[in-house]
Parts: sequence; structure tokens; C-alpha cells
Amino acid sequence: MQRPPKKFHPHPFAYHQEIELRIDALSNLGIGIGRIDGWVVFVPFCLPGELVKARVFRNDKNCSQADLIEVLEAAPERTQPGCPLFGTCGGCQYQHLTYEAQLAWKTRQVGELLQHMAGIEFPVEPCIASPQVWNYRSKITPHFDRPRDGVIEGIGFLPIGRRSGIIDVPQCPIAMAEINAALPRERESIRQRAKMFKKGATLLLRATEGKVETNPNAVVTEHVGELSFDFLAGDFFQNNPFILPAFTGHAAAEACAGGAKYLVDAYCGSGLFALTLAKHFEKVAGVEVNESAADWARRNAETNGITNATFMAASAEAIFADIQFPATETAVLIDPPRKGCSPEFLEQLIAFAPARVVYVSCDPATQVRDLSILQQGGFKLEKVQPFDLFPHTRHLECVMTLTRA
Ligand SMILES: C[S@@+](CC[C@H](N)C(=O)[O-])C[C@H]1O[C@@H](n2cnc3c(N)ncnc32)[C@H](O)[C@@H]1O
Repeated sequence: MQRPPKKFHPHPFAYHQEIELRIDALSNLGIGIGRIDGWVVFVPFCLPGELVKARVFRNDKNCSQADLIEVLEAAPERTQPGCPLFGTCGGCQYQHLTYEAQLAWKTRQVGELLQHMAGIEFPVEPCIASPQVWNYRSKITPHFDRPRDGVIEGIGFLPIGRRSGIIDVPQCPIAMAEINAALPRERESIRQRAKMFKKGATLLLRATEGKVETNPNAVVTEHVGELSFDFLAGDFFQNNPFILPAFTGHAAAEACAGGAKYLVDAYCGSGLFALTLAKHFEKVAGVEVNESAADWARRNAETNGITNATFMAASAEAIFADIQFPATETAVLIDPPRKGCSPEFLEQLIAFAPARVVYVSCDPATQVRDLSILQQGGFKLEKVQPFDLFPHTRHLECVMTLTRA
């Protein structure tokens, strides 16, 4: 048996001890969870219901981590991964699970977060599928590490479960076909210029209108329903365009369900929600901290002939200082970054007390944390609808609708 690393804690398992266990669940990182005599063991690449053989490499305070050696009894939902790098590349976690089962897990995981973090049993709507399951991503950002002796080794993504090292990714089956067509040329061009790089760097490949852009400052155009959005290739824009009509359509239906006449779009980016929802409201006000994105939101309103939307470049909570909309006729849509809303923003949102809040999030854990604060502040949870913007990965977008209790 291999010698354990110096910091290895020898209980309850020896280093590289082989164990057999039944997997009961998936963590929100997509890792299998099983138990031996009540002790939790995490094993990647296995599925609930499976009996597996695993090798322990770490014992933590209240759980152990093990590598998968063999699946002894496979789950019926197990399927052949679509990418030869699945299991080493950190980009995808669920390629070994049928798409239907991925959707079911994402739905269940939101329900469990609500139960465990907020202490509420709430019926989560079934996760809405992406109309395109492969070749859906319109943006990828492969990295490479500092060249060694003028040679770039891997160009790709972090290995699964690691924060350093790069897995070489010549093709990525979740990225759009035009990105995969451009990838060999871009990789070769970087390798030929390797001597220019003193450090590692990140490439950008953004596909819109059938073309691929690699300059983060170039202006690109994405179409959502009848609207078009211009923005900088390196700025944020939802990167699964196939699901955006359904996603924004749901947000629109939820925001105006109670008859609200006014909409505030906080964290509005280049105006995706503000502008796709504008036709349902008398007036719309957006707020976005990134000045360039706020400026694109204004220009996008103009390009699309939308005259009832204004945009402010500021931190989201600034919107409440001079808002003229009557709170009882206003819906506030929130789509913050992964870390969720700031306490100042939530405090002012509660004080403003709009009729409805539609909270869109790419991290249901921080969303549920913020939900608890909003519930204490007098809002009632009405609906929870996950959307699968990221097939084959553990990620999802979740839309929660709240009303004044
Ligand atoms: C998840 S993106 C959503 C953008 C937009 N709703 C969309 O779907 O395209 C989050 C946005 O919040 C912006 N942001 C981050 N912190 C902010 C803050 N404190 N106030 C306002 N906007 C912020 C980011 O620049 C980014 O555009």
C-alpha cells in the first residue's frame, strides 16, 4: 500500500483502504454520497442507488473522501458520457446521468436546499429542460499555465476537484459547434506565440450569429425572441441562448401576474430582463454596477425602439434612493452574481416593500440564504422554478417568486 501523505488522518479508514458502499445521494457539487456505519463518504462519478468500490484518500472531521475504483451495480440512469474527458475535466459533473435524471436531480437539489437551509418544505416545479442539450454554450474561456521553456502545455479547464493544473481540452461538446470549429486554430495560434507569455492566461471564444469572437472588447450581438442585444464579448451575457425565450418568458409571467405596472430590474447587465419584459409594464428602471453594461442596456433599448426603460449605472441598492414607482404596483426582478444580494440591498428592498419579487439566481444556496431574510422581512414564497441553462453540469438557474405576505 502507498505511503500516506504527512497530514493524513488515519481514522476511520487507512490510507488507500478499499471500501464497498451504496451511494444514496448527490451533493450539490455533483459528488456521490454514501455511508459506512453512518460515516459519510464522498465518491465522485457515481450515482444514487449504485454499489461501488472506492479507495479512501482523505479522512476529514466528519466524513471521508474516496476515489471511485469500480461500479459494482450500476444505476438504471447511468449512461455513456458524451466527452472522452469526462471524469478528468472539471467542466461537467453529470454526463454519466441521462438528461431526464439530471433534470430530476436539479429539481430535487433545490427542494433539499430549501428544506435544509431555510427549514421549509416547498413544492419545486420540475426543472425546465434546455431545448439544446449538447453544443449549447455560446462562450468558453479556456486557460493555460505559465509556459515552461517556451512551451504551453494544457489549454483547457481545471481538473475535477482541483484548483490548479490544466486539463488539455481540444474539443468541448457542450460548446457551440462554431466554437469547436475555431478552437484548433486558436489553440495553435497561442502555442506559436508561447514565448510572449510570462504568465498563464485565459482565452475567450464567444459565438454569436454563427461567428466566433476572441477579442473581449469587440461588440457582439445576441438575439432573444424579437429583440437583439449588443454587448462586449468579454462582458456577462447568459451563455445558453436556446433557453432564453422560455427563461425570460417565465420571468415576465411571474413579474406581471399580480397586475404590477412598474418593473425594477436590479443587477440588469445589458438589459436582458428589463428589455424582454418592458412590453408588459408602463415603466421599467434597471440598475447595473458595470458602467459599460449599463450603457449597452441604454443603447439596446434604443436599438429595439423601447422607450419606457431607463438604466442607472450604480450599485443595486442605489435604485431605492429616488424610485418614483408606487411599491404596491411594482415588481422587482433580481439577478445578482453567485454571491447573492448584499445585506444593504435586501434591507432596502424590504423597506421599499414591492408587490412582487422575482429572484433569478445561478446559485440556489445564496438564493435560499437571501430568501430567509426576505421571508423575515414580510415576503411569502409563491413559486420555485429551476431552469437548466447548463446541461451536463451541476449548475442551474432558479427563479423564485415572492409576494407580500
Ligand atoms: C448574473 S449577472 C445578470 C445580468 C443580467 N440580468 C442578465 O441576465 O444578462 C449579474 C450582474 O450583476 C452585476 N452586479 C454585480 N454586483 C452588482 C451590484 N452591487 N449592483 C448592481 N449590479 C451588480 C454584474 O455586473 C452582472 O452584470
